[in-house]
Amino acid sequence: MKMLEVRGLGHTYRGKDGTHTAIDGLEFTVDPGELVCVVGPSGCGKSTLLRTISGLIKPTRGSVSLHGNPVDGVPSDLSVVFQDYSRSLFPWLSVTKNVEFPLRKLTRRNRTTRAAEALAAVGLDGAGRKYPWQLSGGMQQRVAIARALAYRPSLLLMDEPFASVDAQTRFELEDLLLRVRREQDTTVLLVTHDIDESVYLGDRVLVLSKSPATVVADLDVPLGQHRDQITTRSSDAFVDLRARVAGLLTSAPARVR
Ligand SMILES: Nc1ncnc2c1ncn2[C@@H]1O[C@H](COP(=O)(O)OP(=O)(O)OP(=O)(O)O)[C@@H](O)[C@H]1O
Repeated sequence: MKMLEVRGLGHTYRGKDGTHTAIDGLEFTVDPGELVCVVGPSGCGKSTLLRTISGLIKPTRGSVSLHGNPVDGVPSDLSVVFQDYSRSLFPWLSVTKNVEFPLRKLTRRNRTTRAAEALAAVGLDGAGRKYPWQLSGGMQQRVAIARALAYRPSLLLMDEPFASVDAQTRFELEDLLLRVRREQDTTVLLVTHDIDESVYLGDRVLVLSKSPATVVADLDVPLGQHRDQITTRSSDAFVDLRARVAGLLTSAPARVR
C-alpha cells in the first residue's frame, strides 16, 4: 500500500478580494521508506500542498490518503518540520522537554528513552538540559528534527527545513537527514525551492509548475543510497539531473485558467 496518495488535489482560497487557485489537479504517490522532494517556483503552492496533506486546510477538490485512510483533520501519525526553527521550539522548555513534548501520551520512561535516542541521532546527546536560545540556528533545527523523529511518524513532512541556516550547516543537516532516514527507514516528503538540494536528497523529485501548481515531472534520482556532498554533487548523473530540473522549472508554463 502507498504511504501517501494525492489524487486530483486542488485548492482555491476564497477571500474578500476574490478567489485564488493555488494548486490544481495534483497527482502523486509516495511509497513507504521513500524520500521525495518537491521543487517548484516561488509562490507555486508548495505550502498549500503541505497544509492540505497535514490536514490543516481542507482541499476544495481531490483527496489525500495516508496508508489508505483519507486525511480529514490533522493525522496523528504525521510530523512536520518547518523552515523557521526559532518559532517552532518552545523557548521556556529545555531541549529534552521540547523533544518529549509530542510524546505526552507515552510513559515517562518511554518518553525519556525516545528523546535520548532522537537527540543522539542528530548529534545532540550532550545538549538536553540547554534551552533553545542557548543554541545556534543549526542546532535548533537539529532539535526540531529530533522532535519530529522521536515521534516516529509514518510520514515526515519538511517545509524548506534548511533554508534558514548557513551553507555549511545546510550541508551537514542534509547529510544528517540522509543518515537518519537510512537508519530509521522514515518516509519523507520535503519541499524546497533549491534544485541542487532536491536532487541531492531525493529518491524522486517532483517538479511543480507555476501557480496553480500541477506536477510537471516525477523524476527518479539515480544516485544510490550513499551520497557525499563533494563527489555526488560533481557526478555526471547529478549534474545532468540538476540541469533537467532547472530546464523544467524555467520552461514550465503557467497554466491558463
Ligand atoms: N490563506 C491564503 N489566502 C489567499 N491566498 C493564499 C493564502 N495562502 C496562500 N495564498 C496564495 O496561494 C499561492 C500559493 O501560496 P503558497 O504559500 O502555497 O506557495 P509556496 O510555493 O509555498 O510559496 P513560497 O515559495 O513563496 O514559499 C500564492 O499566490 C499565495 O499568495
